[in-house]
Amino acid sequence: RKVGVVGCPVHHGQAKPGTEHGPDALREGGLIKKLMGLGLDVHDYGDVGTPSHEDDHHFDLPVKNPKHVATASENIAADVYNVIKSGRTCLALGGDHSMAIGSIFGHSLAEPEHVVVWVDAHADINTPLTSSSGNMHGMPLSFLVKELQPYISKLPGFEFIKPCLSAKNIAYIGLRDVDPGERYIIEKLGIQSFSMSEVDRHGIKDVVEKAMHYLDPEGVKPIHLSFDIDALDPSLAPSTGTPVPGGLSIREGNYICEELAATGRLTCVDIAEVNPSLGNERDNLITVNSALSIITHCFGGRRQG
Ligand SMILES: N[C@](CCCC[B-](O)(O)O)(CCN1CCC(O)CC1)C(=O)O
Ligand SMILES: [Mn+2]
Ligand SMILES: [Mn+2]
Ligand SMILES: [Mn+2]
Repeated sequence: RKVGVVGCPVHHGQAKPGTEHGPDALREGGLIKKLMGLGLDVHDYGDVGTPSHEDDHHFDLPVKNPKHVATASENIAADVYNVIKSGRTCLALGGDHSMAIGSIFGHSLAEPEHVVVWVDAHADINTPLTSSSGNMHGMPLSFLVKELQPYISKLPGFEFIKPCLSAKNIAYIGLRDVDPGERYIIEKLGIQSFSMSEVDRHGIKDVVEKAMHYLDPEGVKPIHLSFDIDALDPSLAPSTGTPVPGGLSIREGNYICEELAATGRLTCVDIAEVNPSLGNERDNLITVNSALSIITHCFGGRRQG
């Protein structure tokens, strides 16, 4: 199995500096060695170029740093596309979750039929106009879902994106902090959503089974896993910008990854929102170790050995 690692050191999708250090924190935590220890052929493509922090215009919208996010997204899409086209599974290291604009778009250029499993405390599907924060890490899916395009303000710089997902290609796991506008979109579009309530009610096994049966009943489609570290309980991922109590256990997180890995069709994995600048040294260590556990279970690591 071949893996291509792409660092996406972006932080302008949100307000707390530090997610740009996420990729290096994971590398310094031993990421590459751990992946090689699984017998994988790993190539680290380094970090995508992100534009200097030029003053960004707001185009009279409450969206923050749109040009910066657009340029970074285009660079991420190009690298992710190249990695997947070269026959490697892509591991995209964030960086805030606006990285998924580029990683999902790049993946869709290589594998138009892919589905998305979005593991997150948040739905990340605000449009520029439904967002109360203007932070683009809360909007990535809105730029990618075909059904939402009539409601998306065309932001300069985003012309490269062709909406590449239908609502039926997305399933959420772990939601527990969804904005009113997002809830309306999820219900209106009928997006399959397994919040922490469903995880508690049915258990993680049923949730993963239901999600995969819904997304890909024939078991043939490439899978994009976009894993926001804040899906895990804050006790497991304290160094992240928008922690929400009552998250997934590391067992539940590992289980999701083991099941997706077992399909053999996991083609792109994002790990987003690791912010080493938040919390103390111990918080950083706990967060990086949780992220490394999630990653290794996506790439063949198994708790039964
Ligand atoms: N939905 C939020 C959070 C996005 C989190 C992005 B991530 O990648 O981490 O999943 C939250 C907005 N909301 C603002 C009002 C507050 O009282 C509660 C949070 C937003 O800013 O859009
Ligand atoms: Mn900056
Ligand atoms: Mn989140
Ligand atoms: Mn997110």
